[in-house]
Amino acid sequence: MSAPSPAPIPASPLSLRPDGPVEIVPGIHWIGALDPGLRSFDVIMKTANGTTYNAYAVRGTDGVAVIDTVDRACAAEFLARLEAVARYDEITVLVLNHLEPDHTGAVHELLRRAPQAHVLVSPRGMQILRALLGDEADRYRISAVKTGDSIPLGGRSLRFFTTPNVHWPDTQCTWVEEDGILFTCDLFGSHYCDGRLFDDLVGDFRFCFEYYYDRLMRPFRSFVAAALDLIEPLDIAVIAPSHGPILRTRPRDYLRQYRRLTSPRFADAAGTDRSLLIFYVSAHGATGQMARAIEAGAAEEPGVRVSLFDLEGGEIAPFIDLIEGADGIVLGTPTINGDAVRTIWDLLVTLGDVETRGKLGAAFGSYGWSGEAVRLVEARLQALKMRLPEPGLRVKFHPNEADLDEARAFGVRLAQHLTGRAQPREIDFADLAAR
Ligand SMILES: Cc1cc2nc3c(=O)[nH]c(=O)nc-3n(C[C@H](O)[C@H](O)[C@H](O)COP(=O)(O)O)c2cc1C
Repeated sequence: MSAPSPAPIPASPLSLRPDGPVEIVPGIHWIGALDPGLRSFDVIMKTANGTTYNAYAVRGTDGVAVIDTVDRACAAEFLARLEAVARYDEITVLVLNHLEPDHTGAVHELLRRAPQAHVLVSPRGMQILRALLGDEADRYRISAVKTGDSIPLGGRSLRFFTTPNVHWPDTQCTWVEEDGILFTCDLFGSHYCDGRLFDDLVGDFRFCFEYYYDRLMRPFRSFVAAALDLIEPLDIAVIAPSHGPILRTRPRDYLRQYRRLTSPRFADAAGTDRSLLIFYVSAHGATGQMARAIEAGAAEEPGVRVSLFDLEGGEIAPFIDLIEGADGIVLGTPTINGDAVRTIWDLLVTLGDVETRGKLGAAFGSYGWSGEAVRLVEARLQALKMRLPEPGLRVKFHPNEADLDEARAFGVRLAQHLTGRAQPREIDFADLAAR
């Protein structure tokens, strides 16, 4: 990597761009970078007004801690801001809350200039950091920190909270108790670029905050909820994320907003009924007949609320909230040209946007001769780490009375797997593949 030299921060079309570091409280500065031109992030998100890469410098009487860096393209901007608040030989600690490239693009260069810095990452971050630094890793002092660990800076200390899988395995938060500032990395982030930085000064970024949660955090809902459990007891004055506005106005509101977002929108309020969703597509009605028989069977089980949807009559996006709150998802598709139909694949792809791990899954469908679709759907459900307690149900062409009885019994058993009245059994996928 060629060494970016610290250069004056280039002139920007954004009149609101800060020239240097921005003080959050005396001794703690934002030293990140602005990227107003970014329009697509991580392939999975669009951004209408760019993003910021937020990095921070925390000064104590015994040294300076740098928290995260920036994207490699912005390394010079970051180093220039850092140099305005600290000398390299004052840096005693480099905390990397998350090792994705947009936060570690200046790590090599910073460590070359401040080789004495003690690099602190989460236990899961160690492996990623070693991969990032390669042979250079042995030159530096690197340690893993976990919840409860803290490191003094003199007059201030850094405390760590391991908050894995929000959205990478390595994620953690860093807490400066003396100032009530929580550095949350991607948690509470937004892709919103406004050089005024603070939530009370920037434009209206509420859409970006929720959109960011939706695209990045939602597939890890239960991990986000576990992270909230850890940080909610803190007396937080400022939430300092790694993208977008720094949140200093009623920070508890943002915690509450995340709580709301992590709570399934259509979860059963009373918590009594288990929700089973059946989605199907049917060209000639055979898979539809099976779907209705499965629905009727499942509806016999008390305590299970069964809903049936013909996907030909609906778009997929509106179902996503329902799916997030459901306990079981059953998919029906005929085999067409050796495959499941596209609409079902679209739904299967969309399932990756929410947390499906551990939900009940099952597949069924009519076929004519080869019948691959059910097995393909099951493989995808399994890859989503769903629980498949029943082998999929297939019927050749239109179901007869016996087939419909079997479909009905299939529905009963699926519902009983939700209420706990059926014995769980493991599917032999090798056997399924041979079908
Ligand atoms: C265009 C087309 C392609 C098909 N390709 C296959 C196939 O590759 N393998 C198979 O087992 N059946 C195939 N079938 C047969 C259907 O799976 C069968 O007719 C089934 O009963 C349709 O179910 P449905 O009424 O729910 O649409 C095909 C049917 C059509 C119309």
